[in-house]
Amino acid sequence: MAPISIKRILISESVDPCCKKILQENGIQVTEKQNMSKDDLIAEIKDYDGLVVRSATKVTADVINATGNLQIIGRAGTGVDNVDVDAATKKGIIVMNSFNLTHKAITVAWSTPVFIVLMISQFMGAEMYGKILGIVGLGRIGKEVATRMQSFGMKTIGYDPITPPEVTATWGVDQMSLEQLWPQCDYITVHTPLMPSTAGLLNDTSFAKCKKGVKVVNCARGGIIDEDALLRALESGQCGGAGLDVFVEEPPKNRALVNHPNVISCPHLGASTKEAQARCGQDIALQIVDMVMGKGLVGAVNAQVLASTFSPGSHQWIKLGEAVGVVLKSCTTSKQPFSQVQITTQGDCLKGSSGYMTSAVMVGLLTDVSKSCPNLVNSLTLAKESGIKVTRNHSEGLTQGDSCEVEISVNGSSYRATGSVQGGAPVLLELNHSVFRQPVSLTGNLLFFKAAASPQLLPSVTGLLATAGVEMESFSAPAARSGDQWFCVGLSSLLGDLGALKPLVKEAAQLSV
Ligand SMILES: NC(=O)c1ccc[n+]([C@@H]2O[C@H](COP(=O)([O-])OP(=O)(O)OC[C@H]3O[C@@H](n4cnc5c(N)ncnc54)[C@H](O)[C@@H]3O)[C@@H](O)[C@H]2O)c1
Ligand SMILES: O=C(O)[C@H](O)COP(=O)(O)O
Repeated sequence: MAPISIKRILISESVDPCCKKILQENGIQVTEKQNMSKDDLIAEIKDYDGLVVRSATKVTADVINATGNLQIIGRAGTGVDNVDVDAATKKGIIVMNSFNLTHKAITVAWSTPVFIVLMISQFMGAEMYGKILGIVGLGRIGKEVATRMQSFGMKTIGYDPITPPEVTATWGVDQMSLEQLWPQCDYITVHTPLMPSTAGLLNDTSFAKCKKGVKVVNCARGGIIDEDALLRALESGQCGGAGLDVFVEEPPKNRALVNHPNVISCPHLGASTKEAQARCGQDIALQIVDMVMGKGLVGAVNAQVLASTFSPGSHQWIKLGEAVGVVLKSCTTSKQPFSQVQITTQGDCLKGSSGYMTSAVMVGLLTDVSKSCPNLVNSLTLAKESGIKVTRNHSEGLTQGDSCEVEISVNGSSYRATGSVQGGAPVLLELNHSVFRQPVSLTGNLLFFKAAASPQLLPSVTGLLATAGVEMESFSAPAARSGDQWFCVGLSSLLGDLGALKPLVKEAAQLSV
């Protein structure tokens, strides 16, 4: 992958100073500006390649669309619900959170026991021993909470759609459906991300299924427990108490929950220990530096395809994919828009690469076609939005070596280009059934034209180029001599007017790679 150049980063919140220090030591200019309004952020963000946030900065679509050259949004922490990840992906911006969150999980996992202990002592005389705790969300924090609460003698049950029951059983959590879980719990704690499927997970209906007097804890995100439903349940006694570290609006303007006598609350302090914050600040800075240095990509939540593009071997293949896309697009310009793209990689070298090759080909095909600027992060999203169906497959191709073949369909007709990497550089092997005698080096200014082979063709084209003041740097002829075939000429500069070629050729396109 082309190195990601990050020269200036804005840190818009109180992130541990080690973050700034690490970035600066690695040659990145850092500006810290806190408490910016949305308008201030929109005005400020234009000048930066990177943004580092915690949970208070709302990186909405408006903010993202106001960016000029933003390449990365780094979250010094876990939750990325304050970032519009879809808008960032569409704009080709990487969203990354701190990868090593074990330390943070340990910090947050203490908030739940603290809330439960406080609720017990505040709401008079109940033992934790033997009580049933329902844990919704059995990831890093859910697991840490389970083991801590077991040490108080609590029985832990839980639900998670992804973490397998046999895994949670090894840390003492018996998994079951939410329908089975709600009526059994004395306490419920939620540890999921906030997303459409978890918003309002505990609502009027689920509270009604719970034991009367159930106590709930939310140290994850405001809104996973519906705040209005919680208030109603507290008022009716269906809920006997709540420990809340997080709110839909922070700080909450509606104080009904905060002021409720059966609620204990904190202003989003679950992860606020010096140790956890230092670790998050350090991790996000190191992750960004590693990415810029081309060492690797970890923690990206929307650009997993990029992770496999950091091996040196992938760079030329990515260039090839983009170049093949540009060639096909240029040679079918008059026939677009295309509706389907089929990418077939072949050979051992490209095993496991079809993800980034697909994205690379789409970058080439969509450049100058899409209004947005396509890159490896957004090209498949842009293709989907344009209604282009993209399919890919890989064959071992023991006989023909490593190659990437791209076929596009336009109004029922298909066009095809096949390329490879030879001698460490991308080359084109075939264009629309014209197999080149010598592979075409995909670099510099290239003129492709389709014509019937004849002894006059080359001198005529050379003469025309000379008249236009353009030198011919290379010439690639097709292997076949009969019928219309594609030729390629390397040029010292692009021709001012392709129309001059019209009397000599059937079709022509020129491009720079
Ligand atoms: N209060 C704080 O300061 C603080 C600090 C850190 C994290 N958090 C919050 O805690 C959340 C969890 O953090 P984590 O590190 O454990 O994340 P994680 O990704 O390790 O675990 C989240 C788990 O939730 C599960 N999940 C997803 N949808 C679910 C659903 N519908 N029902 C049940 N489970 C579901 C996932 O499968 C995953 O196992 C974060 O997303 C963040 O919002 C809050
Ligand atoms: O998701 C997180 O990491 C926590 O909610 C902590 O958020 P904060 O970095 O704003 O304290």
